[in-house]
Amino acid sequence: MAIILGENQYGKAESRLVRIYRDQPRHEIRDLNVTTALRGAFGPAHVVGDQAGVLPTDSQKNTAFAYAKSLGVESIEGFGLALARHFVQDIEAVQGARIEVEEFGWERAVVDGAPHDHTWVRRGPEVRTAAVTVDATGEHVIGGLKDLVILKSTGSEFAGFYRDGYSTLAETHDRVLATSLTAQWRFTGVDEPWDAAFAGVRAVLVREFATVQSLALQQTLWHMGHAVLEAYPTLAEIRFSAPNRHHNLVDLTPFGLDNPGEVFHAADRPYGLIQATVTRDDAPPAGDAWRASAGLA
Ligand SMILES: O=c1[nH]c(=O)c2[nH]c(=O)[nH]c2[nH]1
Repeated sequence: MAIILGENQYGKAESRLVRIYRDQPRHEIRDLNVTTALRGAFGPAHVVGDQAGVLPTDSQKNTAFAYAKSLGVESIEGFGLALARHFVQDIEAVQGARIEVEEFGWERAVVDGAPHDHTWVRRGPEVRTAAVTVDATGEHVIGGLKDLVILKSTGSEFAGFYRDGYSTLAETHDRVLATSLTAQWRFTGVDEPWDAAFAGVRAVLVREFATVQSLALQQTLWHMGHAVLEAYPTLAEIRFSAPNRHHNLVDLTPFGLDNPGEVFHAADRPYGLIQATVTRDDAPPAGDAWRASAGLA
């Protein structure tokens, strides 16, 4: 019997990086949260404390800031690819790099009816995401978003479900449907119009949520994923995690009032959590595309 080192990776988590473009009177801003994780020949660092091959997490963080200056941040997917390729190609011990980037949106402030040149207001809780992996399995790019909070006030049903002795839920053919959506889509290529793809996929997701007569959140997610893959041939698959933000109709009969779908209690917990992947049956292998850096699950 021997005790051996298992899977490991290390990097700098959550470098908050803001890149301002100020070479025009109208400035531009990209506001990021960058996480790097390196994998490779790091056994000696763990087992005997030998740092010879270890690129410090501090240097990884510095690289992200330097690249933001010299390369700029055109898209978070492209930025992640540039960093991942650099670590794998230029640092000897590194065999794989995983770069995860979140982008916080800013909207131009409207001042006296006109968009302002250098003032912005944060745009909701929604975050754009990218996860890039470069290693022996290839180069993989996953785009995405999280915390897209979306609600429809009708066009949603939930009925005909299995009942057992513990079932109390009433069937409904008209309810509020709301979620805080996380979606991640895997590109087959590494040379995509990243920003246009993000805007396009997001628009399809919102359109399908709005227009599909929902029989369940599960069915809505299927339609959203199906429509995205139909519209974007360069996507292999899309994964969803969607908390069902229940809006429970309040019983107003004790007050002599009817309530035809007008007053709800927005419960924050517990929530149904619906998760699904929609994929092409001939999708190229994902390799390490989904191997995350937060936790080693
Ligand atoms: O869209 C839904 N899917 C479910 O699986 C479910 N379960 C539940 O209680 N409400 C809902 N709503």
